[in-house]
Amino acid sequence: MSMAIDVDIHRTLAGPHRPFTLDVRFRAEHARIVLYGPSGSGKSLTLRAIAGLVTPDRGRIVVHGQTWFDADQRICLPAPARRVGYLFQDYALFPHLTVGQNVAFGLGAGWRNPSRRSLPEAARHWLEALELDGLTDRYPWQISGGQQQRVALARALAPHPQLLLLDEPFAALDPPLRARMREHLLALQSRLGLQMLMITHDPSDVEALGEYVLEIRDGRIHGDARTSGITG
Ligand SMILES: Nc1ncnc2c1ncn2[C@@H]1O[C@H](COP(=O)(O)OP(=O)(O)OP(=O)(O)O)[C@@H](O)[C@H]1O
Repeated sequence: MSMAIDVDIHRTLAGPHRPFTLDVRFRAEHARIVLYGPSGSGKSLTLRAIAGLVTPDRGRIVVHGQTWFDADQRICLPAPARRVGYLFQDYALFPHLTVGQNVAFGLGAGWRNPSRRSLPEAARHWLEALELDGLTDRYPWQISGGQQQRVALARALAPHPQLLLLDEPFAALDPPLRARMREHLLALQSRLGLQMLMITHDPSDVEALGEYVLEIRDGRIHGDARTSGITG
């Protein structure tokens, strides 16, 4: 199966002072793709467009040979049909659901209101894989930031996404924890053979996880950040 991600999208947004134009074009086939750029450069918009949460004005998005978006052909796959896992910057865990229920929620329709008692087997599997099995009955506010992130990862991975999208996954963690979580994610990614696309403004993320690095500035891609010397 082709691992290629082909993105060519255009979108103009009205801003408070001047309009922001997103004009992003890239093709990547690597397992670990990092989109690196400063705040306000268009990273989140790009990630959301790939996930189907933002609709571009023009262009196409083709992932693994499947057209997810094509303005000319009027194709726009709804977000759930794109089979991506999305890890939000603040993890977006449900505060009224336990750790186990949060992970079960990722499994979709049948588990939208999972009971505390009978977690599906797949949820148990991911709780174990991320070393959360001792925390199943806790609520998000009863666990640490690093543990919350693992719950969010387990929830995103449970439905077997073909692509994992990560929005600044370490920004909310204490600096000492970041290095450990980067290693954890790297190990998980290679064990699962998962393809991921991460957005970040942190050069340490680029160094630790960037197999293929794209730099974005002011809504445009400026080539491979490694070859242009961004990471020193
Ligand atoms: N819904 C929206 N309406 C109007 N402008 C928007 C909208 N969403 C984002 N923008 C603007 O688009 C630009 C890019 O935003 P985006 O969130 O993609 O940046 P980013 O690189 O992810 O930054 P950060 O790291 O701060 O999240 C910003 O100038 C932002 O103000």
